[in-house]
Amino acid sequence: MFDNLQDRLGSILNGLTGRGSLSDKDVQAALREVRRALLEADVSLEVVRGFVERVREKAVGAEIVKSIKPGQMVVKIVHDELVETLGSEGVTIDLNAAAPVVVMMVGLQGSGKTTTTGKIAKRITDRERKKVLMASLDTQRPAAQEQLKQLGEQTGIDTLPVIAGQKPTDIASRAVQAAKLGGHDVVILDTAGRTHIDEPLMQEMAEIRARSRPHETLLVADALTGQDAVNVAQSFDERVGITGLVLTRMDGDGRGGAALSMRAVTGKPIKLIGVGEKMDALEEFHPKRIADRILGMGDIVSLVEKAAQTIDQEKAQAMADRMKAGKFDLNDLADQLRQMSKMGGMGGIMGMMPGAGKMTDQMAAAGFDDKAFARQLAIIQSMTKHERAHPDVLKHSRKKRIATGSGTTSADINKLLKMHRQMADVMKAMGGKGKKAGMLGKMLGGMGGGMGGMGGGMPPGMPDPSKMDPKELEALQKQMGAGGMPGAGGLPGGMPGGLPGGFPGGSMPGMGGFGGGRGGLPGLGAGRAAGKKKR
Ligand SMILES: Nc1nc2c(ncn2[C@@H]2O[C@H](COP(=O)(O)OP(=O)(O)OP(=O)(O)O)[C@@H](O)[C@H]2O)c(=O)[nH]1
Repeated sequence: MFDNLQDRLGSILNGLTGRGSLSDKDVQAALREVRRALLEADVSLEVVRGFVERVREKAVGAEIVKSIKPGQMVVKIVHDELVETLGSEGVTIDLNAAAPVVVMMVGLQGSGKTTTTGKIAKRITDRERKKVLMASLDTQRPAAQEQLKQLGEQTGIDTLPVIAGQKPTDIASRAVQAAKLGGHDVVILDTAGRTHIDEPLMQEMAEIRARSRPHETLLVADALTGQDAVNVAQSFDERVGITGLVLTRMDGDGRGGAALSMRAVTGKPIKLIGVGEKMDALEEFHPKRIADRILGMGDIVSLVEKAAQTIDQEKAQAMADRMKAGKFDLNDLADQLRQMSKMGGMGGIMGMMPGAGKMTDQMAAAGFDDKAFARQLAIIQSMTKHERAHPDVLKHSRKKRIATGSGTTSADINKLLKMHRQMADVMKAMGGKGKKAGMLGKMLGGMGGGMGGMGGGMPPGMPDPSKMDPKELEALQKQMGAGGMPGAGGLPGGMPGGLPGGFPGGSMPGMGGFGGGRGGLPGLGAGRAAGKKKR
């Protein structure tokens, strides 16, 4: 599968040897190959366009981490985008409804509908211990109803007795009725296929759907289907309304473009994949596995992931060293803001902290949100190199220019500068204290300066460390060392120190101390009790 893409990318990517960040030219060349290979793999043109565009946006300017070749970086970005386009991990059939839960199978003739009906019925019976009834609504193909009956006998699953001459819609009603009477938990309707999509087929599917009210309507599609996959998926989704996809023949040597296309055009999850003719040849869909298969470059992906982790740690260490030396300019602040966005912004960071959910609203109310990060970054990016390293030169006219450049106001810039000054002051105080101040000092630095600045003032109940006497600061540190922080909602004392990238405590504005393993968010109240716990 996708051997071509692997070969093509391999050769073009080996040619990229630049350093620093990916240039537009590097990315263009690689993407030309990605585009060509995806089209050859029968991914629809429309889907390829969108895909390539998204990769381009992510790739141009992406930082190339040390020890990684630019080409490998592109592979990683393409891989991640493939995973995202292919959809969520482990979504499976939803049977959460009143019994009998109706599952309707739709698809073209020969897509593997009947076989998949048997496979799903067996899976539900074996794994969930449910009683299943299968019914064939295929009155088109003479042997279809007989085929399902045999599958039922083979798997020991009930099938609806065949009544010659009955219409598909009537069979559907009878199946639901029979399932109710027979105490079945699930009834699976195997509908008729056609060689291609036509109006009578869609009409019939819509009527069956209206009559049987399925909880799940699964489109069964052959993974070997080419460009037509998009039309099939779109038509079924528009006319019948599908809830998920099942791709059959994933064991074949097809290039799998259909998976990408169908998922992209319908937005519906791929719930299961067929990997053989036997009744147990049905698997859950793992987008990462498929993306690895598509690219055939799983080793590169993990290499890049590992390297990126190391580089984050190195950066964090360098930052910690600068802080120790009392240096913290606007470049450093921008780095911190970037790191935070990388971690998924405020939501992402809060999501990583147990029990922090409640705080998010309070923080948002204090103007401490993802938009604030973006705004602050924009401000710093609108400054010259000199200004970033020497914020003192920022007087009225420069501020005006920066405000225009970043779409903000002078007041926003002042707020940012105030935040930076507070942070830098504490860093300086910390630097003088050397090792003794250590992690706790850094925590205070991050917290006090960051929160105060971002919220436009210190949060209530929290002394401003930048205005504190060094002795007071030390006393406070001791108190924190004993667990619990006065007037401050402590996060659970046992915050793992292992946030991605190994942030040094207090190195993130407003987020001080998470990395240090004793974080406390000041003035937020939510975790007060937990914060008092002795560690
Ligand atoms: N290799 C492989 N073969 C499969 C898979 N799923 C189905 N098949 C085979 O594909 C053929 C067609 O499958 P059916 O289940 O009869 O197809 P259908 O969609 O029900 O066809 P109609 O009833 O005519 O609409 C059979 O020979 C199946 O064994 C799969 O995941 N892998």
